[in-house]
Amino acid sequence: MHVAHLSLQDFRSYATAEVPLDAGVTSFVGPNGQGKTNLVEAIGYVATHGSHRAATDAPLVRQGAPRAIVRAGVVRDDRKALIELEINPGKANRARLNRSPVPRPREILGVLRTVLFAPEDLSLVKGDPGERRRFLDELLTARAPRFAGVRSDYERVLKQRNALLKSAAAHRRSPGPEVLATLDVWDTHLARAGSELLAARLELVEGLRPLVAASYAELAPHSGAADLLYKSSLGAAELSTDRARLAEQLLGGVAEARKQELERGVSLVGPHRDELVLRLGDLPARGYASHGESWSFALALRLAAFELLRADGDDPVLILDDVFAELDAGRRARLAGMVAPAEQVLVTAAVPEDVPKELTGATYAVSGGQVVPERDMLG
Ligand SMILES: Nc1ncnc2c1ncn2[C@@H]1O[C@H](COP(=O)(O)OP(=O)(O)OP(=O)(O)O)[C@@H](O)[C@H]1O
Repeated sequence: MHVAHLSLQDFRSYATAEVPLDAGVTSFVGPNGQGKTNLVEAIGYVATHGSHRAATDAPLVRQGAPRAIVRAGVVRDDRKALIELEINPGKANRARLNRSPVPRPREILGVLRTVLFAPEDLSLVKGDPGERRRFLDELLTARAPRFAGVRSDYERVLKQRNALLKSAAAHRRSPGPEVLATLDVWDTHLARAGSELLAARLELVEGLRPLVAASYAELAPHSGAADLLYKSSLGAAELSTDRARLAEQLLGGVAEARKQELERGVSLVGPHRDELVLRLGDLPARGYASHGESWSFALALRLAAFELLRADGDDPVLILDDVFAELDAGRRARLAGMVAPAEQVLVTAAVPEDVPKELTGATYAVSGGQVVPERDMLG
């Protein structure tokens, strides 16, 4: 698939922008702070309903404007779709598909699929476990949009259960039978929603492992082998992807942890406490990998995500935001060679020399709020 048109209204620094796009490579080149990332962030937002660099929607709306609107024309197998998202910070966002309103924006997740790699992705390797859980869960949602619902169900259960545990912990006395009965109910909900998430993550990690190893070996041929290990809060228990069995194991796990949970006032067992361990050779990448190795690992994770989505039947749009300046010449050329065949690749760079020559295509100059095709600048 590819994006054939991007239109912005009050998004980030843009009052308005109209950017026609084609399949193949498009580079956005311009000095720092001119709005290159803002453009690709908008495309990522249409695909995921989130930003890769802001935890909330407020910064996405141009300062002083009440809302932002992002429109993307998407072409998939010669069929066109128009996605429109109205971003209303603090209120519900609204979405339209082919000019018809949809009841909930999440119903159009999956119409556009992107894989975005940006400097922030270094935190996939160096950051907290939450970053890696989010990577897995976002990929699950990109592959099967119904996971947006599974994730929000789990979050809701967790929030309610934590509220109950917190208030029980605050009372400092043994909780009465009513509290314990309510907790039993939340345990069941946690096991049900958690087992679905856990089973999907385990399956996903198995799918990712060979792809990450292959991408990493290609990017960094002189480094150790990259591997992934899913570490569950259930400890050393053998885990399969059988949901019913996982639900039983989660129920057993929370039963065992109940005393501690009541003391600490927080849920200690479940997929929200799991970790995706990244390994390089015999060592964990976090805390051991060099800066360059960490970059290559983060890239390998994104490239593996791209391959997995592609294997589902369609190339996602590949976005490389400010990536090449960080890589040495060898890694640059290898990465460029790996991504060049994708249906659409969008690249941002501060100077034209940062776009590898293997990635020839259209170029836009981005400066002072203007996005101008290069041929117009020359002419
Ligand atoms: N909500 C907003 N309202 C107005 N301006 C904004 C908003 N959010 C960001 N900006 C402005 O957008 C600019 C940053 O744009 P962007 O991150 O796209 O730059 P860039 O061209 O990718 O730069 P770099 O090469 O440094 O990565 C900054 O000048 C910032 O002040």
